[in-house]
Parts: sequence; C-alpha cells; structure tokens
Amino acid sequence: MALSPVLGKLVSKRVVLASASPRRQEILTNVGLRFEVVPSWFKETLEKSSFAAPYEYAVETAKQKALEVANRMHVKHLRTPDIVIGADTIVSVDEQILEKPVDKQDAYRMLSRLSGKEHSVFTGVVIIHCSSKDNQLETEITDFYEETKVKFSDLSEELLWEYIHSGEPMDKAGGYGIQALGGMLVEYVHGDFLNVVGFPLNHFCKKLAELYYPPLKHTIQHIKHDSIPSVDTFESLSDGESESSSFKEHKGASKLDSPSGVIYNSENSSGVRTDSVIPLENQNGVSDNATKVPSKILDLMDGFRASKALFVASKLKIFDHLKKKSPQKAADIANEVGTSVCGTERLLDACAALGLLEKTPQGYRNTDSTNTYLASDGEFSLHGYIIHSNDHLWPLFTHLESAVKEGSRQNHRAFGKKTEDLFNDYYQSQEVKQRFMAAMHSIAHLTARDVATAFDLSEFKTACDLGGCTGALAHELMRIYPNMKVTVFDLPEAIANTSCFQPSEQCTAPVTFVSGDFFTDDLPEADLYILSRVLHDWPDEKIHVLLKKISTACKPGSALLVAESVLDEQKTHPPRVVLQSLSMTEGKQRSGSEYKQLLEKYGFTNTQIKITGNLLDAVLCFK
Ligand SMILES: Cc1cn([C@H]2C[C@H](O)[C@@H](COP(=O)(O)OP(=O)(O)OP(=O)(O)O)O2)c(=O)[nH]c1=O
Repeated sequence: MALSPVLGKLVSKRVVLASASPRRQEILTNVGLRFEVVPSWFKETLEKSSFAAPYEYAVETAKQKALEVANRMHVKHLRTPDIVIGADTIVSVDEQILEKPVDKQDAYRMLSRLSGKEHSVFTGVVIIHCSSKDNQLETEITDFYEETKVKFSDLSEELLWEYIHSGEPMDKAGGYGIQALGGMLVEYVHGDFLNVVGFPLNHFCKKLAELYYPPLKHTIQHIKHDSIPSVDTFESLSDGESESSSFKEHKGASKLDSPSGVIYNSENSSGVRTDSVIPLENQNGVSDNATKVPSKILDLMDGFRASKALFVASKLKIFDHLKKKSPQKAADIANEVGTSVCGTERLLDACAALGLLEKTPQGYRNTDSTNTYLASDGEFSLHGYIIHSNDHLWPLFTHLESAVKEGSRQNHRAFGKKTEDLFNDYYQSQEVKQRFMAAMHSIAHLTARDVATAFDLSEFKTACDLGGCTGALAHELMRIYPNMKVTVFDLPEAIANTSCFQPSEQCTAPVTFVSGDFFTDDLPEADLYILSRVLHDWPDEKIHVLLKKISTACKPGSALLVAESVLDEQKTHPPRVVLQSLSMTEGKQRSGSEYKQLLEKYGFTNTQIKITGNLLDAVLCFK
C-alpha cells in the first residue's frame, strides 16, 4: 500500500461501507480497501430547510446512514464493526438541494434546472470508529465534506429526453452520472471528479491520515488549505507501524509518525502564517531537535517575486483573457498574448501558487476575486494601480538604497528626470498621464463608498473635490447624497482626460469638472471641501498654501473632508502606508493626532477620524 499507507491501517479492522452505491464500492475496492457492504436503511428524509448550508444536510444524512448501520450491526447481529463509513451525495443549484429523481418528470425538472449553469456537488462523508463497552455501542464520529463545481452545457429538449430515457439519471443525485453518458453534458469540472461520482477519495485518505498520523502539536502547525487538513503526500507517511496500532492509541499521540526531513509549511487555524519547523529525527524516528524557519522573513525575501509576477500577469492582460474565456491552457494563453509557452506556463503556475488563479486539469481560470480586482474591467479593478506600480513605483524602488542614503526621490536615477514637481512628471506624456489617472481612479473607485459613508454628509448641499481627478469619489457622493452637487477641481491636463473614466450608466446628475491649480487659482465655492490623497504628497510649505486657501474659502459651518490612510500613533501601522513613505515624496504620511493638529492650525475644529478598513480613512473637520 505504498501509495496510501494509511489505508493499510484498516487492513486488520472490520470495515463496513454503509452504502448501496455501486460507485462507492468500486472506488474503495479499486484502492485495495477490504470492507463489507451493509446498505443503510435510513430514509433520506431530513428537513432540508433546517440546514444553513447544503453540505450540512449531506454530512448529517451520511451520519444518520452510518449510525443506523452501526447500531443495527451491534444490536441485531451482535457484530460490532470497527469502522463504519457513510456517505451522501447531493447536487446544489440556486440554493436548492437535488437528490435522486423520483421519476422521469422529476429527472427532467432537475436536468433542465442544471442546463447551461454551474452547480455544486457535495458529498458528506462520515467515518465512525465503533467499540463495545458493557454491551453498549460507543462511537467516535469524524465527518467532512467535499465540494466539486460542475458546469453543464445548454441542453436541448431532445437531448434531455434522450438522456432521461437511457435510464441513467434515476439512481443518481441531480439526475446524472458524470462517469457515463452524463459526462457528455458536462462543460467543465472544478474539483475532485470522484466526489461527483459519490466518494471524495483524496479527502478521505487525508482524513484518515489526520486521524492515524496526528502531527506533533507543539512542533507542527497545519497548512490551511480549504477545509482539508495538511498532509504533504500520502507517500511521505511511514508505513512501518505494526498493524495492531489502533486509532485510539494514535489519537492525540505525542510521537511523530512522519519520515525524516519532511517540511511542514505552517499556518495556524486562523490562517495566519507562523514560523515553520523542520523536524530532525533521531535513530528512533522521533523528532528531538527542531530548526526554526523564519517564514515571515522568507516571505519578505520572496515578496518582490510575487509582486512582479502579479504585475507582469496584469501587464500581459492574462486575467482579462481568462475572464473572457476559461479554462484555458498555457499554450492557448501564450498564443493570445504572444509570449513563450514555457514562460507563460511558469507565470500561470506562479499566479496559481499565489492564489490568483485556479489550476484545473482543463486549464487555468480566474478566481472570483481576480475577476473583481485584477481584470481591467472588474467592478473594483486595481489594474490601473498595478500598472502604475510596475511602471513607476518599481523602478523607483530599485533605487531605494540611494533614496535612503540621499533622503530624496530617485526620479533622476529611475527615469533620467529631475523631481522638480511630482505632477509635471505624471502629465508629461499622454501615455504616462493616462496610466497615472487610471491608477488614481482604481484607488478612488475602490475606496469611494467607504469614504463617502464614513460620516453622514447629507447636510452639505455643495461639495468640491480638490484634485478629484476622474471624479470617482464625486460620483459616489452624488449617488449616496442625491441632494448634493459635486464639483471636481483639478489641473487642466487631468480634466481634459476624464471622459473615459465616467460611469457608463449615469444614474445621478452629472459631476461638474472645473480646471485650475489649487495652489494658485481661486477655489470653487462649496459647503464641503474634499482633499483625497493630496496632503501626503506635498511638503509643508505647499500644504500651508493649500490649507490656508481652503480655510479662507470656508464659511462658518462648512467642512473639510480629508481622505488619507491614517497611521497609528506609533507610525508603524498599517505597514502598507509606512512602506509608501519610502517612495520619498516631499510629503509624509501622518497619524490621527498629526492630522488633527495640522487642521486645527488652519481654524478647523471638531475633528473626527474614521478608520474605514479600506485603503483610505476619513477625517472630517469643521470651520
Ligand atoms: C452527480 C452524480 C451522482 N452519482 C451518484 C453517487 C451516489 O451513488 C448517488 C447519490 O445518492 P446517495 O443517496 O448519496 O447514495 P446512494 O443512494 O447511491 O447510496 P446510499 O444511500 O446507500 O449511500 O448519485 C453518480 O454516480 N454520478 C454523478 O455524476
């Protein structure tokens, strides 16, 4: 049993499969498990609506099936099994649970519901360890579930009925058998194929491994990998133990039953990485020494690789291609984007390793969050900011050493230009201007709702977003406060380029764009002035000019809303903001009390600060 030594643990035990499913029997027989089949008499009649999630229903049904068999064997046949395995497979679509169809009409109803859509197949599995004490059955129950996503093609009426008349649907959840004729209906499968057929073998072996080979608690933490516990490979598990070793002996055992040199990555149950340990074994195979691996430091060392992989995949628009069509193989993507197949494959695998893509036997696909944040047309696309990070910030950061030594921005080294004025640089070429505006738009759009709702701003009838660029925040303000009129005031170079950033559906009155320089020109009148991501970029003398002008323009009762990332008082958190300072603009990031002090100097009082949890926080103060 080299492939799965853990199954060898069951050889000397009386194992019972509480299922009539020929597929489950076949799957388990194929891997060499010896067991008795005792179909359950439990009727699958649990109230579906009483379960919060479909998988809970499948797990509970599997449990009842297995318990019924364990009890029956114990009481009626006086043959207490060592282990009873129960399973239940269901299909879930549109919040509905589909089991086996009761007749052809029912099969038709199910299959037409699945046509052209993705659905989930859940199998709940229960492993019951049984023992008899004073003639009483004692049980220890372990359960888990597995989810596989399956997408059907559009099914014509003719095809549907032909399939139903084949008789195949009748004893199968959802009315289809993926392993036979039903396979022809399937466009893709995402996840464990055997799970659809009725038994998630891989997860089952991992569960057994977890039960029979518990890792040393104080040296090894689990990798968080979906709901599946960590066992690097089944091959890595020692098979050297005597067959008489029981589940109970090993449960909570302190002896490490793993081979030498196995490296367990680590993540605690809350998903936070902790330092890993490489166990070193003595002659008895027991770990007596451990070298700490500083995972956090290793992650920091590799951080640049991860960033660059994300940047390059974004630049090549790989996420856009996969959003349009997926899954796709590396060769197809390479062909579309005009890159080498081997290089593209490595990049796609890196993206999959970073959790940006999913890799399936059919090819690569975007995760949901990749579609939302990384595709350039995603609802909250960060594409613009990522390209800015690659083209502008990355070259600057390669000169960080010089920046620290000299205490100044490194435009001259990175781009061969002087850093006279930050924005001259951004607006020099049309391409750079567009890229910079797209970057600002990304962040403004992602944060607009949280900034606009950080405080109740409904009392303000007019607002002016100074340096409001594409108007992303202005639009959101007008959407949330329909009685508010918002003006964006920005440099003429910016205003001239805002049209491609306007929402396609205009559901509010239009934002007014006014061009001008907020350091030198008169400001439009408003009850509420807004400075979003402005103050951190400028030196004190410039801020003095700007805040003085705003303060003068404000009437009593008017207010200023500042949107910035606010540092904690120690100025070491959030790290993202602290790291931003390293680009060495002449401005600086500030803590809450620093913003308060600064604003008070210009006659603003009653300062309130709201940490939003988003990329920008909000500071509101009144004149
Ligand atoms: C979706 C799908 C299900 N199935 C089968 C797996 C299960 O046998 C069945 C779902 O019904 P279940 O109630 O899980 O199992 P069963 O009635 O066959 O056996 P028992 O109750 O005794 O455990 O559907 C396939 O064979 N192929 C498929 O593609």
